[in-house]
Amino acid sequence: MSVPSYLDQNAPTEISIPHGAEWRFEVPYKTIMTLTVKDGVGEIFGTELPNDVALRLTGRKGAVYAPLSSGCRLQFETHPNRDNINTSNEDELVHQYVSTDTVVPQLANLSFALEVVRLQAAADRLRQKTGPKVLIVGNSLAGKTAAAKTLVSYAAKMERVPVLVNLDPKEGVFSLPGLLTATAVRDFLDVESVNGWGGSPTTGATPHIPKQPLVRSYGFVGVSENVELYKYQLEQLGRATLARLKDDDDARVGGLVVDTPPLTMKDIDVIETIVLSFSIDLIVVAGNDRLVVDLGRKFELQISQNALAVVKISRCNAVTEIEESFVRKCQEDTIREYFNGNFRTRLSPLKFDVDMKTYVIYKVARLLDYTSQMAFLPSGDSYTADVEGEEAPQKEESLEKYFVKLDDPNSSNLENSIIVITLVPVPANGVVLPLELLDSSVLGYAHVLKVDDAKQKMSMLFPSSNNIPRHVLIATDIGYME
Ligand SMILES: Nc1ncnc2c1ncn2[C@@H]1O[C@H](COP(=O)(O)OP(=O)(O)OP(=O)(O)O)[C@@H](O)[C@H]1O
Repeated sequence: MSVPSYLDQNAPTEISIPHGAEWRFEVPYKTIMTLTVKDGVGEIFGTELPNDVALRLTGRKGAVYAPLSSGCRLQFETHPNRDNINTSNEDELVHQYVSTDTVVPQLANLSFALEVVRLQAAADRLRQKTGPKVLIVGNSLAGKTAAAKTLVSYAAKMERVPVLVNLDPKEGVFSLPGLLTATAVRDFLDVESVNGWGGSPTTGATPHIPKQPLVRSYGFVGVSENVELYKYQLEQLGRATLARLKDDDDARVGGLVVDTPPLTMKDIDVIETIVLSFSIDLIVVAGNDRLVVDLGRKFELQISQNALAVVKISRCNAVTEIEESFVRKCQEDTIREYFNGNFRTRLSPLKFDVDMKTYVIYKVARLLDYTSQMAFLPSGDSYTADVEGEEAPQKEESLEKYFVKLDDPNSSNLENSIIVITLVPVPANGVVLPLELLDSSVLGYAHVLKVDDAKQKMSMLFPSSNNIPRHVLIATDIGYME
């Protein structure tokens, strides 16, 4: 591994990456790096970079890998990012070095093995055999998302259409943070976009095929905030995704790649829910030997029936720590990109003023909220039985476990938040059926800019020219300030 170097700003620098090595970079938000491949082939997480085209990256950690014997020669230069000049806790220097310690060859081998399964699926249309359904798990910063990007990109390069499932709510993948998504990926990823996946369909005309995800709203960035709502929504997404594989032959053959938040054995109920909901047949563990063994024991029966396999890839050692402020900035930029577009395509979302009195507004419930509410219910109530673990009520009947109704919607509980516009019309009697709300599809997401408490009016940005209909709204815990 070469010694990290800090660069002079602005001076164009050439880098030669030997075959099988990667050039790692960390670009702060205060800096824009332009990167041009001059010779050979370079890939960022499986996406091949065009030669002689300057790519613009900011606020990114990543690596260019050289897959061919010709290696890769690239040039980069840096400039101040005037939009982010005041980002705190950062210097403006790019940190970069070449390393031969890379997991890409393991992922390339795995991709070939997955392609064999896809070939079998393609040949077996009659029995509707699906391509591989891969779940990636592991500790924090183990390289799970990088592995998901690489597997998806390699599959797309082989002209497959894998469905990328993002179950990590702190990332907004083709969408906003707080949402769980499943997206058929038909072409290369947009490495210049905020998080290296690509914009959402709202991001307007792009050189990439627009990606239209299936979406379930969770509403928090952390799984522990309401693990019951998280599991409910991922089950729903699993159902919709498997139905999509039935309807779309390309996606059926392409199979699934499921990216997750950091999960270990203490989250086994979540892992189990994912395995069941998405009919997972391969679990890839990023760098955690113990987890490989424990999952092997847990799923012993499925493994003995050849319904499931567990394999390990090395942990990515490139990044060991990411500051909370860096993660938050990435989330904010993802939200900004959703509503306003990016440096290539500017969007002009419309501003709507709505009368809050005519809407019914719920808010996603913290599980803590739920349990504390339950303590005040009279004994004998079915909710109390649930808490005590006796006869559990029907999940879908206990809406309070997932959402709480805002009896007094106001600036303190709504301003600067992202709000879900459901497909459930406001009922005449004001009574919302729990199942209807829980299972409702989503019309869109709006950003609450301002709440006028005196006038009971709310100003919202909505990336569509259609008026915001009088539907039930769900306020998320995702905050954002323009
Ligand atoms: N080979 C690499 N070289 C440089 N940076 C990398 C490399 N692989 C991943 N990274 C960066 O390291 C960070 C963590 O990687 P990644 O997001 O893949 O891990 P993760 O396990 O999904 O993390 P999380 O704990 O957030 O789920 C990201 O910023 C990613 O871009």
